[in-house]
Amino acid sequence: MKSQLTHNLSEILPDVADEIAVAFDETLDLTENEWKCVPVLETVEKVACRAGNRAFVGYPLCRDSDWIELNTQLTNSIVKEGLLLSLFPKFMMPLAARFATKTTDRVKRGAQHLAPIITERLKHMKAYGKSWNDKPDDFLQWCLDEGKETSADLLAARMFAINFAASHTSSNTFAQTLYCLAANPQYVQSLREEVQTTIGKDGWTKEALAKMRKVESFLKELQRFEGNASLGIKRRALKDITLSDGTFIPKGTYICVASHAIHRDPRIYDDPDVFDPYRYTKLQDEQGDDSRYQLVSVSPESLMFGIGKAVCPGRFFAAMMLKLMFVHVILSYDLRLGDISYPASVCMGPAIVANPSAKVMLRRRCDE
Ligand code: HEM
Repeated sequence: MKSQLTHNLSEILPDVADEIAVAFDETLDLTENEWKCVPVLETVEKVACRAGNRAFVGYPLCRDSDWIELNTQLTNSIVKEGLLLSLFPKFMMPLAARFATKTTDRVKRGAQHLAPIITERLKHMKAYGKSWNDKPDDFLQWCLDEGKETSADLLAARMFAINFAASHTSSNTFAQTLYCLAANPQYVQSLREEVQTTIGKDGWTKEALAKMRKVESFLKELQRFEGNASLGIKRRALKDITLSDGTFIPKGTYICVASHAIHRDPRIYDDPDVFDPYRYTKLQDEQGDDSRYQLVSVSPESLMFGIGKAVCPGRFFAAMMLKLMFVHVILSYDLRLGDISYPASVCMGPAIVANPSAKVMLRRRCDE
């Protein structure tokens, strides 16, 4: 996934952008120029899931309502099933998993969607070899090209694994972004200007997205300010370790990092409790170091995508998708909070979840 998805970003960008536009249009179902009260998390979950699946399984499965329902519910279902399973002693888990989880049903349901697509694609591969006109360019095809897995069950499980990693994280971040944008309409004009100028020069390309410094900074600051979890980088020590300050960590210890506290640490960030959308643009201007402040860059101070060996391999795709969704919203809609105050994220254990029930007011953009 790491190499194929990241190396093919330029090729898949037009499809993902198309899916985002159609998915927003169909999900929002706006009437000309009228404000509509929109449930944010529910809307964003559908759009992000469709956009991701355009790159994972391609069109038309990415628009199938049952496939989308399966994948949008995946995170919730797996987390609930995992909690239930954790109540059993370790030796009983394999047996309990058969009754307490719906993994088998889920894979069966997913495989029913994938089986006819796989059969069709294998037929083409047999007839035309490695390439043919309109050959799909998606994660499913890359798996088939590798030739290791062709069974619908195995590939369904693989598609669920990537959806599990991609869907909740992306939609949670983007729901937080929409709340923030609706609460801060004063930033919309300057963001629109940057987007229009860049797209005017470079078109809808990966290079254009890379040049949108305000968009990039807004999204990175949002991740710093809100985030998906208060604790991250969960690891287990495989041997005794003594840190440079003398702290001893015995083999077998589970450790994690207080990432949210680091993102709000005044020794690292000026005014850390203030949302400053252009914080990273300013840092780039001051320090002239482009790459350190990119959305995908990680460092001990910037842990939104983790760090080290297990750093999020989907972050390049995630950054592209977040930017495309953000740009689409900025160019297409006006939005405001309505009568509610800022919908704060909710803490569930270490998870930071975008407000699950808040709505924002949205209408088609009126000033064009
Ligand atoms: C805003 C969106 C996303 C955020 C904030 C995010 C964040 C993270 C974090 C914090 C980790 C753990 C890293 C660590 O332990 O050091 C992770 C792992 C992972 N992410 Fe993401 N992620 C996002 C989107 C995606 C997407 C879109 C994909 C797939 C296309 C993806 C695939 C993965 C995978 C496969 C892992 C496990 C890596 C491993 O264990 O080796 N993520 N992500």
